Amino acid sequence: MSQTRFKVAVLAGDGIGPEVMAEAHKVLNAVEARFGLTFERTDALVGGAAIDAVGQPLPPQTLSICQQSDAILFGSVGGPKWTGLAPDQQPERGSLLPLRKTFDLFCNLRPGQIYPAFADLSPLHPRVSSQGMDVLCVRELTGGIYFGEKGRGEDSAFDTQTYSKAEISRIARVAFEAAQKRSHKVTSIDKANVLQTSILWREVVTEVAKDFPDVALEHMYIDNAAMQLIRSPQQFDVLLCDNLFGDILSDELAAIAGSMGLLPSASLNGSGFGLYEPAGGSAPDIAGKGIANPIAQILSAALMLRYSFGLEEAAKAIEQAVQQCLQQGIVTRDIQPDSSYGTADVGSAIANAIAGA
Ligand SMILES: NC(=O)c1ccc[n+]([C@@H]2O[C@H](COP(=O)([O-])OP(=O)(O)OC[C@H]3O[C@@H](n4cnc5c(N)ncnc54)[C@H](O)[C@@H]3O)[C@@H](O)[C@H]2O)c1
Ligand SMILES: CC(C)[C@H](C(=O)O)[C@@H](O)C(=O)O
Ligand SMILES: [Mg+2]
Repeated sequence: MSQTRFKVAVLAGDGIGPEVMAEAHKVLNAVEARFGLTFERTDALVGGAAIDAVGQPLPPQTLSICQQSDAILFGSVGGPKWTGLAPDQQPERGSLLPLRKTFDLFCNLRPGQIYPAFADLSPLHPRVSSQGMDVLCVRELTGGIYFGEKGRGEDSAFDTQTYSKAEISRIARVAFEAAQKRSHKVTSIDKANVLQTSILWREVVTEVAKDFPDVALEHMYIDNAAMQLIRSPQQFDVLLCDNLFGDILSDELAAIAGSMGLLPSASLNGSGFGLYEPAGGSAPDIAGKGIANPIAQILSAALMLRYSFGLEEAAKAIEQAVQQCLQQGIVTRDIQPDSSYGTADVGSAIANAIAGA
């Protein structure tokens, strides 16, 4: 019999993190009931909440709970309260980046979609969205400028970017394999007209492409890509990006789809373990108001079921329930400014749709 019990470390974090995580719990409860599954969930402190409670952003106990789990469901970390701390003590650099590095989560998948039926959700509708959008951003997550040598002097500071051939080729393979299951096109993003690391990136990606003759490869400079994505997102299938360029283009994908609150993400190490989190942050401007969009968190839970637990049917049930709510106009005000629905209404509606109510 296939596995029905899974251990999940739940790291809700700061700002809207706990608010949207509460809705992911509702949805996971509904999935448990409908599919006869058990998600054994253990809460753990992370980010600013952990700094306030125990004085450090990633306490050893949190790391140990993550190590004993099958996957991590992550909310968001950071906010103005903690920005004055030393860089490595801040919530983002002190918790999220070490988690990504510790578990070797080199592959970050960010699927940006607009279903044709919901094209009018996009702020770019109708100019670019009448055909919908279906772009998968494959972002390298454990290398590049995020993890290079850094320094700060009195009058200057530096960050360095290094990429090895091995780091580039393992993320490129993921992008080509994904494209084989999609529309057979990879657009590799770089700045090879300026950066040495981008020249290497382009060479290695071109080499990897030879193993995937059924996938078309194009190279595009980051500045052009940022523009093309807004001009006509339909031209893209898989976007292959380094750490920094993927961070930036994925926010752009979210905005094109309609809101930062719609974009989930999966951070994977290739062995089944993963960290699942919304692509957006703690949204301090709306935290505590009950109006944050929980869909990115809920869709991140669906990705966890798909990639870490192999529960494709349950993952699809969540995604269909999300579509049903969008179709019924049960959305928060980031999507529909005059909406009277809040975070909890949307979460409950999605959970009810899964339950078949
Ligand atoms: N994974 C993470 O934990 C993560 C990711 C990104 C940013 N951050 C941190 O979050 C803090 C705030 O960053 P920021 O303001 O640049 O980015 P942000 O993504 O938190 O917010 C940007 C904008 O998007 C909106 N938004 C984001 N998520 C939303 C949701 N679910 N529903 C409705 N609107 C939503 C916000 O209200 C805001 O207007 C910073 O400390 C940043 O470092 C954390
Ligand atoms: C919070 C920050 C470190 C993080 C990143 O830059 O990777 C976030 O912006 C993201 O997109 O996951
Ligand atoms: Mg980001």
